[in-house]
Amino acid sequence: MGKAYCTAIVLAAGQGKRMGTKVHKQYLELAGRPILYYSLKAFEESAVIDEILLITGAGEEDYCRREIVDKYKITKVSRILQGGAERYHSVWNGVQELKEDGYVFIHDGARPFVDEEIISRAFQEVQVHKACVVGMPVKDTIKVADKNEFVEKTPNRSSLWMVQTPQVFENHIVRGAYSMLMRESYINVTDDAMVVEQMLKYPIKLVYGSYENIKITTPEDLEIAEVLVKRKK
Ligand SMILES: Nc1ccn([C@@H]2O[C@H](COP(=O)(O)OP(=O)(O)OP(=O)(O)O)[C@@H](O)[C@H]2O)c(=O)n1
Ligand SMILES: C[C@](O)(CO)[C@H](O)COP(=O)(O)O
Repeated sequence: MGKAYCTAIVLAAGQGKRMGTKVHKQYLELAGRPILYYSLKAFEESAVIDEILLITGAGEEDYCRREIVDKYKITKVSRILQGGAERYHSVWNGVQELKEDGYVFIHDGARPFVDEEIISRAFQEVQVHKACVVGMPVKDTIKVADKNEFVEKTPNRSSLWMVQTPQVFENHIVRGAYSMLMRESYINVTDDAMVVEQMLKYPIKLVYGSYENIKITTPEDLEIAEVLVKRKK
């Protein structure tokens, strides 16, 4: 039997408020190319990924098509779709376009350092577990704050992971979970796995990503990315 069909949903419809730049952060240059280019390129070159759905902000479609997809020949991009107000709205807009069968890799376009090793590891795991997320064990001690910013509790660090993307699922699992969310949407959604966890009570397998698979969120992250991108040349 041939390889299962794999779609990457690449999210680039955010406003980058925490970056504080006029240009939305996913379009800021990193070593001469837009940050968004790097994850698109990784999925374009991946032996695992068959199709890319690119989710962008209103009015950004033409720029993405001209200045990134066509310019850098990202041929797997089948459609450029408009995102929504929150990240989960953008994911929903992509999830609705998935084929009936196969797997979906939901990825933040603000994470330029996804690579074939991470993609392949996630693909191996999702074929067994049907739902997995990439991440890494935390390095700092994490504390839960109460409403007055006093320490409420200190979870055991040995069981804590900092979750990244891609977040990878069988299409029908994530579509079903998001359909429920969009009907109820009473949870504070910050990643896709929690939608599957909370809507379907479905177990999510943790998969090793990389400490380099950072999300570019604030200006310091861009400085770190400038160092990391030199390593990859
Ligand atoms: N409505 C949204 C919000 C976010 N994203 C995307 O989801 C990824 C992770 O989101 P985040 O890092 O929070 O990006 P922003 O929402 O742009 O950042 P901020 O919260 O600082 O505005 C990014 O690639 C972002 O473009 C999206 O597609 N649609
Ligand atoms: C999905 C995510 O990248 C996992 O760490 C993160 O939750 C996205 O958060 P953001 O505030 O939308 O960047």
